[in-house]
Amino acid sequence: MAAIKTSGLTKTYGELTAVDTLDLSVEYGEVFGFLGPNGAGKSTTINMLLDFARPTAGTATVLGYDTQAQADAISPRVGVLPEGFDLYPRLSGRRHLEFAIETKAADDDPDRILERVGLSADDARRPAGGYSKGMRQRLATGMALVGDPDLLIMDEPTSGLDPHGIREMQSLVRSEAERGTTVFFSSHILEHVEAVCDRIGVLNEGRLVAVDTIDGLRESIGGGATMELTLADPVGDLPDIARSVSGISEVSATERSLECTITDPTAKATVVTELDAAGATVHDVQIEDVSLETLFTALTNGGEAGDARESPASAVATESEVAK
Ligand SMILES: Nc1ncnc2c1ncn2[C@@H]1O[C@H](COP(=O)(O)OP(=O)(O)OP(=O)(O)O)[C@@H](O)[C@H]1O
Repeated sequence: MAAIKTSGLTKTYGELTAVDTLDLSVEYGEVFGFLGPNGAGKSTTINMLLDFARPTAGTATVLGYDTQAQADAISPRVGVLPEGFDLYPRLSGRRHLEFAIETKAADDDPDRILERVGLSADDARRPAGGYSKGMRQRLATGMALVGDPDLLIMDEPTSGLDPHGIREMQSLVRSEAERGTTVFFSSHILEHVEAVCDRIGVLNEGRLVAVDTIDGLRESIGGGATMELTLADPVGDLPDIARSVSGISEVSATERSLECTITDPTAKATVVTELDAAGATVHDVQIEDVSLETLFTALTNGGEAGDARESPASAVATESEVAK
């Protein structure tokens, strides 16, 4: 049974179809990245999974329970890091955690949770109103971990974190997964998804346009990785030998190097073996995969909204773009 399963899940707001006949299945124990440009429908999907929004059509189950009919069975087993959560400015971070523990009737040790999310005891004593964005994010993540949930739903969990905080968040997500927690991780920042997720689903304009591992997606859009081989001696007739290898679409040569475009990943080993058999000495091999940016531009048409929805100002972005 899947931890999350949706069938034909649809949400319309007037003329706008925010989520369009979504069929999605997330397995138990998986870290699943839910990726898409701004306005793709990620938060709307999460809201329907949590019964914060009612579907216009279709159904969804979370941990085997129907999201509409059995929402009360779902909420105690799910930890949620919502986008744009509210904190009580005058309450300390620690009090927030204690409150979450009481509300869930859990028996967590607040200090252990603070440590897991990287908030110091001093920080935890301060009113949350004075927290930086990253500290707020850590506290909200800690609150989501209360009660040792079977499923963690995180909407843009790296939002507001500095690079160190992002790495900590990624390792926290992985360690939760190792404890057996299923993690549903929504993001529009490609690198954050790649670093933690087993599989990703790409949502664009409310529709699921791909579900696969990142490697699988790279292959499905035609591979296109390049491989540069540095040779000990002049290339001679080696370009022709490389061209004859199945899975290599193009070969260009300089005096002592070959650059091959790979359409089948298995060609990488074959070409090295073939060159070696022809008497060549390969000094170095460098492989460059299709960039994540290329991948997601291909999947989301650059994030351009093709319908009447308010145009998202930013498409799916790479981290470097976000930093600009
Ligand atoms: N309550 C609402 N009323 C009307 N339109 C809505 C409502 N909630 C969402 N929408 C619209 O539905 C579409 C999907 O929005 P949603 O917030 O789900 O996208 P998202 O992928 O989470 O985007 P982001 O990455 O910017 O958070 C957008 O066009 C949004 O304006």
